[in-house]
Amino acid sequence: MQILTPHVYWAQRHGEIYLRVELSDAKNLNISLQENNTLQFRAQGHGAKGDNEYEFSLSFLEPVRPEIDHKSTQRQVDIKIKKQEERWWDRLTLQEKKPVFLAPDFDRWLDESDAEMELQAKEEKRLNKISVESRVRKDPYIGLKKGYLFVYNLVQFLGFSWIFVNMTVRLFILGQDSFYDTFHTMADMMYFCQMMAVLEVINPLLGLVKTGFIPAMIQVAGRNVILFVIFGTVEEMQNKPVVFFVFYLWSTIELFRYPFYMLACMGTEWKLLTWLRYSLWIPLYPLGVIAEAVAVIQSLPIFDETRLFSIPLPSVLGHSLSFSYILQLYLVIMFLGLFFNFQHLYKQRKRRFRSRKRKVH
Ligand SMILES: CCCCCCCCCCCCC[C@@H](O)CC(=O)SCCNC(=O)CCNC(=O)[C@H](O)C(C)(C)COP(=O)(O)OP(=O)(O)OC[C@H]1O[C@@H](n2cnc3c(N)ncnc32)[C@H](O)[C@@H]1OP(=O)(O)O
Repeated sequence: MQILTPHVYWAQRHGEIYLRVELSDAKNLNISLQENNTLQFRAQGHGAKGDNEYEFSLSFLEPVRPEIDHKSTQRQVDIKIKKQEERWWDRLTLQEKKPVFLAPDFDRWLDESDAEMELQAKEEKRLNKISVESRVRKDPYIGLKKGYLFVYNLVQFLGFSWIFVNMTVRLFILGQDSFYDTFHTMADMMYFCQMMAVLEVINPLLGLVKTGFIPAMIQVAGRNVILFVIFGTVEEMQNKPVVFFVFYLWSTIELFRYPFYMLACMGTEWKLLTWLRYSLWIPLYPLGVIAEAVAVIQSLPIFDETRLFSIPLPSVLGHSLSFSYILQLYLVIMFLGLFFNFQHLYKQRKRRFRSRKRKVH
């Protein structure tokens, strides 16, 4: 039998060499890599010169790994060889002159930049797969948690929007008169929203949000003292205009904060809304604390007079300690709370705008 050379087609990627040997129904395949980095191929099959024994050898330009992957089909023999180092080769063989039986495999051919893009796409796909897998593995209840937070934020948004819109409409219709019955018209909804807001302290404890527990505690407890203790229990306070300012300042920020969280639950954001969420507190927070402080100061003589919540004392120390003393201490705590939360919100703002800038570049 005459020994002939088959047609061999080749292509490369950064990490592999692909050879396609034009030999159908190949039998007795003998493919090996010699120590001198040369591939030896020998097989019987049907090639360009009919049924015959075909063979060829190729000395590669750079070292390849000894494992050779091959698959013989009815039409051809496919060979895949891994390069020792992942690098683009200028040509396949050590000898500069291309062997006559060798030609590019245009079905697989890519130039270096296309191959790089293919590599990048593969890498991205792999990383995406890992990130999806790790997310799923990390928290199987993520959908449930996000759903709960979304509904919570939606309910709060609707509640505070109701308060804000009602107060605004009443202000336009009744003018300053609307200041005096804010509590009677808005209190039920404000009670509902502020009771719900207790979840804002529980959520970070359960690890549902990245909020710090202390800032949330200060925020919720601070508002609840004003709402339930100062306004809720002292009837004389309920007709005072200060209620209007406190409720209006509270609800203004929430019109932006809750929709911002709702979008965060959906993994998206609106730049203007983000900016408003992280900027409006700068004037609103101090104004809110001042309004709350005015409410506390206005309630002091009432607590002195009514002795409501006064603390009984042993007779040597007097009759009882007016709750107004506790409230005076609370005024100090309030400004400490303002200072703490102002710093916290300032950090949140810096972090948010810093990370957004980084994402843009
Ligand atoms: C009986 C003893 C009582 C002692 C109490 C002491 C009293 C002290 C008094 C304090 C004075 C209070 C005054 C106040 O009542 C006055 C006013 O409110 S005036 C109106 C203006 N107010 C504001 O602007 C404050 C609004 N409130 C807040 O911003 C928050 O409550 C606060 C806790 C202060 C800060 O929020 P947070 O720490 O959560 O920051 P972020 O918004 O940046 O959120 C951090 C990340 O968590 C995600 N997150 C948070 N919550 C949710 C949620 N519900 N749903 C979904 N996701 C949520 C958020 O997206 C952030 O994630 P990422 O970092 O990935 O973006």
